This record gives sequence, C-alpha cells and structure tokens, in this order.
Amino acid sequence: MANVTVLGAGAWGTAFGQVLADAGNNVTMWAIEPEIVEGIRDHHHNGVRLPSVEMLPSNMTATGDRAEAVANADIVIVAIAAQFARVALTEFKGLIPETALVASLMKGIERTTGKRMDEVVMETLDLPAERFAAISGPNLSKQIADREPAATVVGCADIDNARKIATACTTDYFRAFVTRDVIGLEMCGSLKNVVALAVGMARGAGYGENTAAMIETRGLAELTALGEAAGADLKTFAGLAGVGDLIATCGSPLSRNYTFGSNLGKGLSVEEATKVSNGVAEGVPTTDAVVALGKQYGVPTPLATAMSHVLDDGISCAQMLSELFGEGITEE
Ligand SMILES: NC(=O)C1=CN([C@@H]2O[C@H](COP(=O)(O)OP(=O)(O)OC[C@H]3O[C@@H](n4cnc5c(N)ncnc54)[C@H](OP(=O)(O)O)[C@@H]3O)[C@@H](O)[C@H]2O)C=CC1
Ligand SMILES: O=C(CO)COP(=O)(O)O
Repeated sequence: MANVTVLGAGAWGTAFGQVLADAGNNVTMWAIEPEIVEGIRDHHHNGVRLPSVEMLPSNMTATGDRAEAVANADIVIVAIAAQFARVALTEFKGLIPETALVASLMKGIERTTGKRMDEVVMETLDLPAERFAAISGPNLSKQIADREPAATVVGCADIDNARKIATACTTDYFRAFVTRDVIGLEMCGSLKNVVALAVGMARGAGYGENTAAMIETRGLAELTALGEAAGADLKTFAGLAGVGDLIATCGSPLSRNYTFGSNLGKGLSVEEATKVSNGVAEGVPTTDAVVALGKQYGVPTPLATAMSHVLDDGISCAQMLSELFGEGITEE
C-alpha cells in the first residue's frame, strides 16, 4: 500500500485514481477547480469530469493545495492536459519528495517544443530517468471507471520502479505490464491520437471499415517509423500501447480524438468541434508537433501532414484521404 497523489482530476486522472484506490492505496487527487476538489473530497463524486461514477472510493480524497497534495507521496501521477503540463508542473518543483516516483498518463507532444511528456516532466521537475515512468495502453477512461477488465503498460528506465508502479495499480480488473521502453510508450500514446482524428473524420464522413482499417494501418506504419527514429523499441508498437491503443481509440466514440475527428467529418469546423468536445483531444495540438518531428528525424508523415491541413487549412475529408494516398506506386 502506498500514498499516491494524482495531479489533475480529469476523466482519466479520476478513473486511474479509482484504480489506485481499488488496489488499496491512499489516493489524493489534486485539482485547480474548487468545485472538483470539494466534489471528490466531500461527496466522492467528480460531476465535472467523470460523472458516470456515482461514488468514488472512500480511500480517495482531494485537495487544491499543492504542498499538501504531494507532501507524503510515494508515487505522483501526472494527468494534466499535455500542453499545460509544463506550466502546471513548474509549481510543483521542489515540493515532491526526493524519494517519490513520478508517472505520466499524458498522451501528447508539446507543440511549442516538439518534446514528449517524459522529456517535459523530467525537465520541469529536474527528475532523473529512473524516477520517471510513462503509463500507456488501451485505456478509455469510462470503461475503466466502470471496472471493465483492461490492461496498460508501465515504462521506466529502472524496471524495478516500473514494477513498483505496476503493483500499485493492479486490481482484479486492471493489469499492468512493464517495459524499459519509455520512448515507445510516449510515441505510441501521442501519435495514435492523430490517427484517431483521421479515422474519426472518415467515419463521420460516412466511410466504412475498409477506410478505417487503411488509415489505422498506414498510421501504425507512420508512428512506428517515427518512433524508431526517436529511439523506441519496435516491439512496443505491436503491443498494448501500440496496436492495442489504436484499436481502442480508433474504434470508439468514447475517444475524444475519434469524436473530434468524427465531428469534423460531419462538417463541423475545428472551432465548433472544440466547443462540443467533452475533454481534451490531445491529437489536435499534437498533429503539428508530429509533422515537425517527422521533419527533424527525416521521416515522412503523410497522415499527420494531411491532418494538419485539415486542422490548419480546413481541407475536406476527401482531400485528406487523397493526400494520404499520395502519388505513384510505393512498397507498403
Ligand atoms: N480519458 C482517457 O480515456 C485517457 C486519457 N489519457 C491522457 O491523459 C491525459 C489527461 O486526460 P483526461 O484526464 O482524460 O483529460 P480531461 O480533459 O478530462 O482533463 C484534463 C485535465 O488537465 C487539467 N488541466 C488543464 N489545464 C491545466 C492547467 N493549466 N493547470 C493544471 N491542470 C490543467 C484539467 O484541469 P481542470 O479540470 O481544472 O480543467 C484536467 O484535470 C491526456 O493527456 C490524455 O490524452 C490517457 C489514457 C486514457
Ligand atoms: O487514450 C485513450 C484511450 O487509450 C483515450 O483517448 P481520448 O483521449 O481520445 O479519449
């Protein structure tokens, strides 16, 4: 049993907090919004971000005070929208105990720097690699909040520390595997969101399974090539965090990225789709970062580039697919 603090009481932060509480840990959620803090602390309910859970576990509390939140933490979980992670974590620098492990649930690339969340978290908190872990897998928050069986992957340069975090989040319905491939987990989790936007868009425009499978498979090839160039282990892309998460995210209206794309495919503008989005669609700011990473590594990113033209220039689904097809005959 450990003291675990979750920074960010969004949909996944709260659902993962429930997993940790179900596993027997003392869980403290930290959130900025007083309404969310009071809801969890006083009523065991997060009506803003995870209303489907009527009663969160009794061994889960919340605070808005940063120092109080992390003072006794053995493990700190970061679950903040990726583009705001740096600014939010800066306020925690110096507050987190030097013995604590820090794990990220975030799936995004920082748009302004092109950095992965492992880089952002370690840099901002001045954390050595052996104390940082990435957690990624097919983990649609609502289904895990409903305690449906699911699995994830915990990655850390120090495999014993990955095991510690995996143990802390193991329950009878949630299983965690371990790996040393932090970069692979980060790349899979972030890039599949861009693929989900494109699949959602095609589905929203009325196309069927063949089109979806084509985008998913070409997306997998693209994220694998980019991941490999970034230093990831190819095995990761065939696992839970790679293919597994692509299947879950690209096939479910519970995914905010899929739904965002679907709304674009139905004819909504980016602004309109943003307005109706129920939580952060990380693929939107991450798309341009992926295009930039592709240029940096000299890896072609036709899918991310086509999606960036959708998001930045408003091209249609048909134009996006035509860009994805490219010209000429190439080897698969
Ligand atoms: N939902 C899911 O199924 C899964 C999500 N993820 C990833 O987990 C991460 C969090 O997702 P999720 O919880 O679902 O997202 P939500 O959109 O539900 O919540 C986003 C969280 O970020 C917080 N936040 C935003 N801006 C700031 C800021 N400036 N300072 C502090 N906190 C801020 C929000 O706080 P506030 O509520 O106060 O606005 C909220 O807690 C994302 O990277 C996502 O890709 C990974 C796997 C599954
Ligand atoms: O990452 C997810 C499932 O693994 C959740 O996807 P969304 O952020 O698109 O909801």
